[in-house]
Amino acid sequence: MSSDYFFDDDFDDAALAEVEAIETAALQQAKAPAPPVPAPRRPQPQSLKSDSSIDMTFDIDESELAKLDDFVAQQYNEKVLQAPQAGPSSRPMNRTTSSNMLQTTLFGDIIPTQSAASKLKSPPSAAMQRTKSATRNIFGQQAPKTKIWDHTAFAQSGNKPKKGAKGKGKGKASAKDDDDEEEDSIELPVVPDLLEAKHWIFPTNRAKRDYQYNIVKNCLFDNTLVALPTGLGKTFVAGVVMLNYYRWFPEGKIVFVAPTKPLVAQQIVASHDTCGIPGYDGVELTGQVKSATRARFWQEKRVFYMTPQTMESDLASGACDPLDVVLLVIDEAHHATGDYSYNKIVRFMMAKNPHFRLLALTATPGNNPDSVQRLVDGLHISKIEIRNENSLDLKPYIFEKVDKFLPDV
Ligand SMILES: Nc1ncnc2c1ncn2[C@@H]1O[C@H](COP(=O)(O)OP(=O)(O)OP(=O)(O)O)[C@@H](O)[C@H]1O
Repeated sequence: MSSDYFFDDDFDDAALAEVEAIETAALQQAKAPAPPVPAPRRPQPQSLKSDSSIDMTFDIDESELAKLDDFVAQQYNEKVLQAPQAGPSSRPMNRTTSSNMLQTTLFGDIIPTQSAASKLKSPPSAAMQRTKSATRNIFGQQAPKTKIWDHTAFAQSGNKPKKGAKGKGKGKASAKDDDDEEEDSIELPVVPDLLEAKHWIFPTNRAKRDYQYNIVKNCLFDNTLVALPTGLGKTFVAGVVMLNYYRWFPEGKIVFVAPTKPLVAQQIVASHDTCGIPGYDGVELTGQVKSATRARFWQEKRVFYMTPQTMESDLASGACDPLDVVLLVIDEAHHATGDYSYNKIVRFMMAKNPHFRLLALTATPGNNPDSVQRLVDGLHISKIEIRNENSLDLKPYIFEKVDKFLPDV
């Protein structure tokens, strides 16, 4: 079958001519420029007025409108004036806690409230003074520099060789700057294990006591005085802090000092049995161990349990290098007054390596602020963790003593 068969038509010529004429006319119309399209118009709001049935004329009195404007303006101005302003408050500070109780001292005395007038005597700038910015510690934390080593006082102790004479005209301030520079320029020979230093551990082979956990957490990052009543686990707290420094500083040395040999022995047991510090890395150093042997142990071991007199002697002989010590734990810290061995050790250590961590433990910090302050100064303490029998977090662990007559059976 041929395709021509389908397209063969028999239309009338006249009709075809008419169709052609219509096509031509349509084409010409398409080529002609399009008439401008009117821009789309926004729908106009319907005028309500167009509805003649609604009367939209307002008959509010102009004076009433003016009053309304005044009222709004007045309210606005009051708001602006009451808005919080930057800068020191002119209101007297209220020395109360959030529960609206009066603030007390460490010993439970109420701090006397000063009159607002006397408080305002000191310029706000004095209250807002910032401490000197501290360098970052080995953990990358911005540890506040709370204590500046008193080189003058230390020089009087005779242990530190006097520095070369300073040039004339160098005032006190510049001497202090030099001291700070010297302190900051000390490079730590002991580097932390950065993976281990990312976390700290708290052994759970003993029941977890919140106060012990909180105290340990603070002791890890500040030179802390821990005052806990007898029998509440200071030995355990010391052991946990020691364990963490032992893990963080694989090359660092940890020293525990206690005034008597039984106390030294008690810590060895707790550190080893309870906290898991390996026994092979620890050694008990007392005066009975010959100095040559002690010198060898200082090379080989990492954890040292000693009396303060032995430590003092090993620092003086050079057997113990203060730069190697990362943690010094002082048991029965209330002994640290005057020229006791504890104070000498800390003075010496601070002069040579102010970057070591210090933990001081006692059950009897003293019964007045001055005695606590003496410990704080003598041991370069920057934080105090103090609890007594009335501390709420100790209540579950303190048992009252009751005297009872028991008849013979
Ligand atoms: N978390 C704990 N769970 C159970 N027992 C604990 C815990 N902590 C400490 N103890 C136990 O409490 C007892 C007293 O602890 P520890 O000797 O450490 O107290 P301390 O505060 O050092 O006392 P002291 O002031 O006499 O030196 C020990 O028998 C110890 O094993």
